[in-house]
Amino acid sequence: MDVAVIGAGAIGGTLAALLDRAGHRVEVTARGERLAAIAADGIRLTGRWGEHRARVAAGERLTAAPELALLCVKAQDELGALRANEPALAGVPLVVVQNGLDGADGARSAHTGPAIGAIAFFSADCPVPGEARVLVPGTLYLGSGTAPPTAEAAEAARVLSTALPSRAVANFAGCQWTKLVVNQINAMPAITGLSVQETLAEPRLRRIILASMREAIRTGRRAGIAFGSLEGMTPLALGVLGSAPAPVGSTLLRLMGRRLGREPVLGSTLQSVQRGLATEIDHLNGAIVARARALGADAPVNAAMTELVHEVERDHRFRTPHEVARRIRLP
Ligand SMILES: NC(=O)C1=CN([C@@H]2O[C@H](COP(=O)(O)OP(=O)(O)OC[C@H]3O[C@@H](n4cnc5c(N)ncnc54)[C@H](OP(=O)(O)O)[C@@H]3O)[C@@H](O)[C@H]2O)C=CC1
Ligand SMILES: CC(C)(CO)C(=O)C(=O)O
Repeated sequence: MDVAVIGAGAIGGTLAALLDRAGHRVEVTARGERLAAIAADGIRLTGRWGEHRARVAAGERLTAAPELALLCVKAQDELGALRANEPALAGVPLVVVQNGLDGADGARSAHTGPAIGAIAFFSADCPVPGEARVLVPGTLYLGSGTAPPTAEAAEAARVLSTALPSRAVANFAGCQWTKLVVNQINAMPAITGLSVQETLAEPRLRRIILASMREAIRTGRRAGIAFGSLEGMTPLALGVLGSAPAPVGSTLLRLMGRRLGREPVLGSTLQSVQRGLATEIDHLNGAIVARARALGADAPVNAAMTELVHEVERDHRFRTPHEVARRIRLP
């Protein structure tokens, strides 16, 4: 099948290389030094899903209309990337692979075909331009809203499952909330410069991450969300994280850190900070703050974490665990 991947970074580069390996015809878009590297030598897939050199067509914009398109840019780049590729994308099923709650809904304002949401429950980075390295393998979940998957979502999942574990799911909106709870592990590496594993192993930071997850779970419940299941993150596990005595929740987080393996996982937010770019934090912890406020509640831990990430974006100075614990005081 002709598949386009818009934004061949960590996730887009991984998906493009896996689709190429599975025999699809892949065209990607990228920018700057990443585009130059891919145009010269293709995408080099490394890590937990094996090695592959994908010699794919690459440019700043798509040159032809694909049968299926994947949008893999950060949330703040979504509309710009869609508008730049509008002619090629007209009427094409579009899979929006994005953290946060608004990916596919946001795309609908700028896309004329079906927009399908997707949650990447795996971890990747780009250690050098042109390389996509898989650190933690997992599944791509597709869907939209709370209803059973549409025919377009089921078909996109079928195509993608030729390349990696992919599933169309009911209650996609509930699964996005579950991923948003998991993504509470993103902010602390962006604030401290430490890996996800290191932040989850540090008792003071782990307490704060647990508190931010609890706020996220509370906010989701208040909004009437039925949380979905993403691998081990079931509603039962979220119940424990959200309501069990703090030492139990804390143990769960320590185990989560260990399950990520030995290779340092930085998370996509720290990856942006390291490149001197704006992060998606307003769509992660910031989304919890906004949703809580809309419900007449507050989410002070998420608000403080959002603010700290913005401070690091501005002054490029990572905070020590001691500084973080001083800034985010827990009851
Ligand atoms: N990395 C991970 O492990 C995970 C990421 N995610 C989510 O997946 C999404 C993608 O993240 P990730 O792959 O890490 O991000 P990256 O920043 O690594 O990749 C996105 C790429 O898109 C490029 N881009 C942005 N706008 C355009 C445009 N108009 N035309 C062409 N290229 C463009 C960026 O260019 P430039 O290089 O100039 O920035 C960047 O290289 C995010 O929502 C993230 O939260 C979800 C799960 C895990
Ligand atoms: C869960 C995690 C941390 C996996 O890398 C992620 O979604 C991200 O990096 O944005």
